[in-house]
Amino acid sequence: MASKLRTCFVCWNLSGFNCVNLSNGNGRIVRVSFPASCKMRHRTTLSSLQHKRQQIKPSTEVGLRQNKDEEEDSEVSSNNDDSVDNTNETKDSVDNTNETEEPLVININGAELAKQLSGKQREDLLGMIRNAEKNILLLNQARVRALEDLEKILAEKDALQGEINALEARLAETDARIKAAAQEKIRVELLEQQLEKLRNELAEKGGTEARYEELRDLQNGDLRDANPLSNKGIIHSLTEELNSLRTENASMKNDLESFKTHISVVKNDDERLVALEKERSSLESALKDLESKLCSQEDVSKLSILTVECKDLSGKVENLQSLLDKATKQADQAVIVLQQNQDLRRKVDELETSLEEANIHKLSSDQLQKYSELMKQKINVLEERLQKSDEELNSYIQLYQKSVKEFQDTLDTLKEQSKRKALEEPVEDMPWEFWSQLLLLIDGWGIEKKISVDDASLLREKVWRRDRRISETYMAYKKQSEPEAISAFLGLLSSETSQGLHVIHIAAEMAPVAKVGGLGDVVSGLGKALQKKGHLVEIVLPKYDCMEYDRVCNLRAPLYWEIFVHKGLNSARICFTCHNFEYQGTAAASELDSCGLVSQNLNKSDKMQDNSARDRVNSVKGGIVFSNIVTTVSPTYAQEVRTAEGGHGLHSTLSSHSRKFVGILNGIDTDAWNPATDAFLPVQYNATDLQGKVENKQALRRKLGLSSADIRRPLVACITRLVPQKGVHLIRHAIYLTFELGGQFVLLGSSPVPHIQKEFEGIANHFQNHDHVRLILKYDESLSHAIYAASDMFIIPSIFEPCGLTQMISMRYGAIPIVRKTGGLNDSVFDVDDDTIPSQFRNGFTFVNPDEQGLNGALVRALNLFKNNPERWKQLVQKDMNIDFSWETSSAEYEDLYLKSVARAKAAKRA
Ligand SMILES: Nc1ncnc2c1ncn2[C@@H]1O[C@H](COP(=O)(O)OP(=O)(O)O)[C@@H](O)[C@H]1O
Repeated sequence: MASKLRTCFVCWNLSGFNCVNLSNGNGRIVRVSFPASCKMRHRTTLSSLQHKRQQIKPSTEVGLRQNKDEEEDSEVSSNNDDSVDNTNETKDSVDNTNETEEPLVININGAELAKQLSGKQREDLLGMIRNAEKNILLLNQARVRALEDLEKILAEKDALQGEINALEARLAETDARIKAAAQEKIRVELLEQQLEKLRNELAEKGGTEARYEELRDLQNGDLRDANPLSNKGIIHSLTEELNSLRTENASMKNDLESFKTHISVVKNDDERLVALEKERSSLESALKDLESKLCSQEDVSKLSILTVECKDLSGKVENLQSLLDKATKQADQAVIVLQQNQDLRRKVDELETSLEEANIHKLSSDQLQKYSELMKQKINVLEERLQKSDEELNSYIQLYQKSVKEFQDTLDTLKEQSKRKALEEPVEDMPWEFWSQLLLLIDGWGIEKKISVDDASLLREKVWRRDRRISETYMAYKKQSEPEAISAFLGLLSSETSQGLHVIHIAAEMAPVAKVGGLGDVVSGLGKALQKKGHLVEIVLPKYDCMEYDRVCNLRAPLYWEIFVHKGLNSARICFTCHNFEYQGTAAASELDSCGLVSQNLNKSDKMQDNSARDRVNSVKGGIVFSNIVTTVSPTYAQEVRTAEGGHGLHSTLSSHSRKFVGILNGIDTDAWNPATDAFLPVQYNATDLQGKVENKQALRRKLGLSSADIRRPLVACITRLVPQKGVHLIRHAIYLTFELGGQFVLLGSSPVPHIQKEFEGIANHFQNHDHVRLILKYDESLSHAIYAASDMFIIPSIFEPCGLTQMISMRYGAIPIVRKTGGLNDSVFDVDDDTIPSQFRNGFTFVNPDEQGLNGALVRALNLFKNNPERWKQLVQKDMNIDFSWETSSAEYEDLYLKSVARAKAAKRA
């Protein structure tokens, strides 16, 4: 509108008119036009033109005043300035004309003029004046029309302004409604979650009809207070869901029937299977026979070496045997001397008795006295001999014990030596084909990333050393599956490290066999890191139906009381690591009884009783109360869960156990997440060579059907579980905002919450063939790698986030994180514009408030930096890719905690 007015004001030219600039009486110049046919070659005084303008002044002034008002807030003044220059030019050209033509002076008084001019000149002049007057008339008419147009336009403008005001008022109203609706939505989401929980519980109980009743109650009860509009929607969707449940129920009955038929077929199959099993075992025993024959041929050469060694050992054993015989003889002699001594002792005793008898009978004769003295002397001699033989006997016994000990020591040393020799001595008798096959096998595992580069080179070293144990492991490998063999080979490496702890993780997830989110990554990442430090790590998982069993070896899913207690675990220290306090596993207290526990003892406020429902027990609370150490996955989250807002009802329990509670930031498995070796990527790359990242971006665009026209168009990504915790409303907002700001957006995620899944399916359909937005609503590990590698920015607007791994993975792949400052995000992402943080730590974009304004600020800043300062952006990417997010530091912290706890337990035992 404003530009239309400006055009009207500046260009009053009607077609076929030439332009002249005139003062509008306010010191400004306006440009008016004349018909091209009218040639004003003679000087015309300004006063005569002013005189003419007097005639049209009223209407002109109105027009100019109106124009002036508009001029003040428009760019038109600059055009007028141009006109000033043009005026001078025009004036000059009039002057120039004057130089070549005869000068004419035109007075206002026509009669005087007539007197001074000849007839012809007068006629010409009059003709010119008439023409000029006609032109002026035309000009005035044009002015009047233009002024009329202007008035119309102004009226239109007023009307439009009115409309704008009304629209703005409506906009404000809509904003307010949207805000109210957003609050309502959060509330409804909470109700939906409750509903979902209830549904699950009902499904467990199996009472479908009762479930319908509950759902109806929930519709009529819990939702009664909510917004009536939202309630209508929810009730409608619940009714639809009930109907679909009924249909599902009917089809389940049909399924049951067909399942029964299937079971009878399976029974027949079972019988056949037993017969086949028998046949297989007889074949296996035949195979073993054959194998043993084969092996014996291979072992002939080994046998000869062993025979020589055996002879050598036999010689040594014979020597020892003779030593032993000697010692035994000496011992026998000692025993004989001992017996003699005992006889002598008996005799001495007899003599003493007889002496006493003699004393009693008071034999006073000299003979008797002499005899008695003689006897005494004899006794003394005998006693001396007895003492001597005792000493001799002791020396024999000592000698014997010494020989036995020497024998035992020599035997032990020999055993140790022969064991070490057997292990250390290279296996020389194996053909070179054997070793090259072994090398090929290790190389293959390395190339397929089944073992790490470091492990592969350590194993190769052993092959070059002709290590006996690796050859034995290889022989045994032929009878095992590949995963079993790999773990046996890796066992060779870990057994070389110092004696460590026996760490058992009891967890609900473990990547890659059972992963839903970050917990799976953490359990395997931390486990591997602890294994590398020399600890024996076992992981106990629920035996899920969906588990990838082909990737599990030595499967045993064991009961604590049946297995671990018998292995001496009754003295174990327990560390409970909670990955998310939102999921607490509450259950009816009575369910403890079915696990062999006494619910009466445990359902107490200082034990497992849920803090908000007295008849329920809370497994996470139990974990806190009964563990020696409690950890969670970031220092900030450890603080947050101690508050009423963040603790999900457990803040009081955590506060009273705060002395054993600590937050340790998670790491990521840097072997699995490495853009330089990632087999899922079309092109590998690293921080010093980012061309591969560009190629990954183009490849992803092609794969998802996004426009590749502008290579520099920023790509924003999000990979997440779509649950309220992740800020789904902000993710939705980010999709639209990115697109509006000229970026592309890719979302990979899925939701266990039906209404969220439905909502995002709607958005995905809306953008189905869009050039710049794509939503992929499923779990896809390989696609997730491709997205991390392709994206420029990665968005994580979580409401709360215990740790979060995607920000670390995205940084490792050169995608700059845009995150809300909460939990682990607050401990790992630092804003590039935050002066309070040392610049070397600044690595992303953060915002505080979990609302659209907060997100807008961070996203706009990121897009601006990407667009306006490519060099700084590149430096940021390289810096983020080089940050160490490995488990190295965190696993050392866990190790330290474990060791200290075990040491405390030992000290307590000693005391
Ligand atoms: N749809 C998906 N497809 C593939 N991987 C996914 C998907 N959703 C999430 N992930 C992966 O799950 C992990 C998420 O970890 P984290 O950020 O700690 O969140 P949480 O544990 O709360 O789900 C990351 O490894 C991420 O790549």
